Amino acid sequence: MSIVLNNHIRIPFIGLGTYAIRNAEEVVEKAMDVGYRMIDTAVLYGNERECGQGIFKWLKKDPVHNKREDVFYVTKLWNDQNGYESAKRAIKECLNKVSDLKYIDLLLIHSPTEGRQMRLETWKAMQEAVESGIVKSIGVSNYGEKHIDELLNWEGLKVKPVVNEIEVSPWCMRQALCDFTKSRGLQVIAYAPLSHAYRVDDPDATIVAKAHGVTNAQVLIRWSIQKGYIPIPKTKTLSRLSSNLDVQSFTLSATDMKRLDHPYVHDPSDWDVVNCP
Ligand SMILES: NC(=O)C1=CN([C@@H]2O[C@H](COP(=O)(O)OP(=O)(O)OC[C@H]3O[C@@H](n4cnc5c(N)ncnc54)[C@H](OP(=O)(O)O)[C@@H]3O)[C@@H](O)[C@H]2O)C=CC1
Ligand SMILES: O=C1Nc2ccccc2C1=O
Repeated sequence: MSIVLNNHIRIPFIGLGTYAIRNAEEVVEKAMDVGYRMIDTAVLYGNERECGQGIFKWLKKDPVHNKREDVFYVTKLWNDQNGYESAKRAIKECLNKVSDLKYIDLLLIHSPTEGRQMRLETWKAMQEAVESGIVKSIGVSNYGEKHIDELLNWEGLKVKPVVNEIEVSPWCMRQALCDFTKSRGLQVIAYAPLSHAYRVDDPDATIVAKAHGVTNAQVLIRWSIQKGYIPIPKTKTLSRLSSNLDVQSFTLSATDMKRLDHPYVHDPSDWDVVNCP
């Protein structure tokens, strides 16, 4: 199952997060084997090359059925790569690390922390990468409302952002920002959908999970999908890969969803920079 982005490119309904996965080549290859089609990495994670290798090994082992066009490879430029010249250089490096993949499906600016001028210069380099064909689509991450409108209202805008990757879970719902993101035509990618595991054993999630005969993690991932987001749960545990992906055989009721919602809690699992200047 996939979702169509505003540039008509299809994006899988779920992806694998890869932060802090050291043996990413092995985990990513296995993830592709069990059915993941989107891999989320970043310059920050230091494992882009390994993620690319994992995907490439999967492509090579069955070239008839395993097709490059069915894979969605996502990476992100880190904060110190902002600025026109730095970003241009960084994009080339990103592609060189995964040269077997030929192109990057989605490139994100990791955060808005570097200020207006750096954000827009970075965007200029990113949209040139789309025009040259080495990147298929571009988006933002950790952007708040004002950063999104700054970009959409910029006179230099030629290629629109297709996603905003932000932390969203039942304990960090960001309803206003998610609604705003969608109203501006961007898809929400929900990072840390398992609250970085801090809340995975939550008692309400346990009640819902037991009622459906699934795991707590499956409930949290399903919650994200039913909200209309694309979750990117991370696991380095091979045995968890399949179950985290297997979230299409049950549906959470409106009562379940309400039980899980925590609209008055704001407990991000890591950095929270959506309101930076
Ligand atoms: N753009 C950005 O600024 C950010 C992007 N991200 C992206 O989002 C991804 C996901 O976020 P992340 O912070 O990793 O947190 P997640 O919410 O995905 O939680 C990951 C944690 O949950 C554990 N876990 C996974 N599956 C299960 C399961 N079935 N049962 C119990 N525990 C489980 C993992 O353990 P184990 O691995 O040991 O199985 C790990 O400790 C990142 O990997 C990254 O790709 C994340 C943060 C910021
Ligand atoms: O996955 C991530 N974990 C992080 C922690 C701090 C800053 C960025 C990130 C990520 O992108």
